[in-house]
Amino acid sequence: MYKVLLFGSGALGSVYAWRLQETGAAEITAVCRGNYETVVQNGFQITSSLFKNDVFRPSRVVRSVSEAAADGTEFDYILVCTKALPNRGDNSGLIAAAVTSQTTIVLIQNGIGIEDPFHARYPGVNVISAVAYIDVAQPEGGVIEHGGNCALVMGPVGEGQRAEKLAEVWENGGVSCSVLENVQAVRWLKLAWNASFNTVAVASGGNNTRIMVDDPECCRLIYNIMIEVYRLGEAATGAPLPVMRGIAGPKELLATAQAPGVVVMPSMLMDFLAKRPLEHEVILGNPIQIARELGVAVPHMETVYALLRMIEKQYLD
Ligand SMILES: NC(=O)C1=CN([C@@H]2O[C@H](COP(=O)(O)OP(=O)(O)OC[C@H]3O[C@@H](n4cnc5c(N)ncnc54)[C@H](OP(=O)(O)O)[C@@H]3O)[C@@H](O)[C@H]2O)C=CC1
Ligand SMILES: CC(C)(CO)C(=O)C(=O)O
Repeated sequence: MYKVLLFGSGALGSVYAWRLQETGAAEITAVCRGNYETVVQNGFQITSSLFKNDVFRPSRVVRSVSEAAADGTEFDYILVCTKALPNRGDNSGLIAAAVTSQTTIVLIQNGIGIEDPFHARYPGVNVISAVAYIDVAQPEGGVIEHGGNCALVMGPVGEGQRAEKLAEVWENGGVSCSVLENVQAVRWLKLAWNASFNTVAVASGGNNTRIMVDDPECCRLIYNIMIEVYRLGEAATGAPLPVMRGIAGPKELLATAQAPGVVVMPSMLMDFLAKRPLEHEVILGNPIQIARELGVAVPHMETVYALLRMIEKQYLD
């Protein structure tokens, strides 16, 4: 039985943890913050188009990582599913009380460079980078609305096959999983969507993907950002970005959002509407830094980045 600590018991984390515990091969200790009381009382109330609706009750619900580790439990895996907000503080230290040399840290977050603080703080500890293909929201504490996707691409292929073993459990729980040596290429692919749709959704004043692709100028901006991310991703990884799920480049990626009936509310839009911090550093700031180092021009990304920082300042500072 794998002992798994969930840090970041929000929309995405609750679903991936639920799919592990459902198999009977993993027990979850969930660190809850704002939703602690409701999760202790009612569990996570999950509606899902892909899986059955369910109440997910983690084996243990705690308020902090120290509380989780206080009884000497040694966790095989720690899932980090918080928003990645390095500009608001290095939160790699928040899991320190539960990290041992046997632990594998699994980062399930959007963006580029999310692994750096964990590698720096925990040299020698196995860190898996996981790219999530899922659509899920937590409209109120403990209430989880999940759509029809639940996939993960993880890597690198690691020591002791720890990524492979976890992927096998997730597969048994209905999560479509692959383990790759070069997961960073997939991070850049995912970024092509997040750096365009998520950010312009906010910079344009709060719009879903349908409204954005139906406006020709906004659609052009999104397409231009996708092209920049592809160019930058190829420069950063030193190879053409792979074709995934039939998507060979920005045109096909944009077309997925233009298909009739498709309406997506990006997670950054939800954060903006709830006046929460935005993941602008891992989605734009870190890639722009890499672009400057490599001499790749990314003017559309730079423009939207500057706007997002100022928009966030207006309600956070
Ligand atoms: N939602 C989606 O469809 C997708 C999300 N992603 C990515 O996945 C990651 C997670 O996103 P998502 O699940 O939507 O985010 P949420 O905001 O729903 O969940 C994050 C959770 O982390 C908790 N948290 C943050 N800081 C702490 C802390 N110091 N101590 C304890 N708990 C903490 C929050 O608690 P509290 O409520 O108290 O703030 C919240 O429950 C992000 O990187 C996102 O970009 C990727 C693909 C799709
Ligand atoms: C689900 C998806 C792809 C939607 O934009 C996403 O990654 C996000 O919202 O952050």
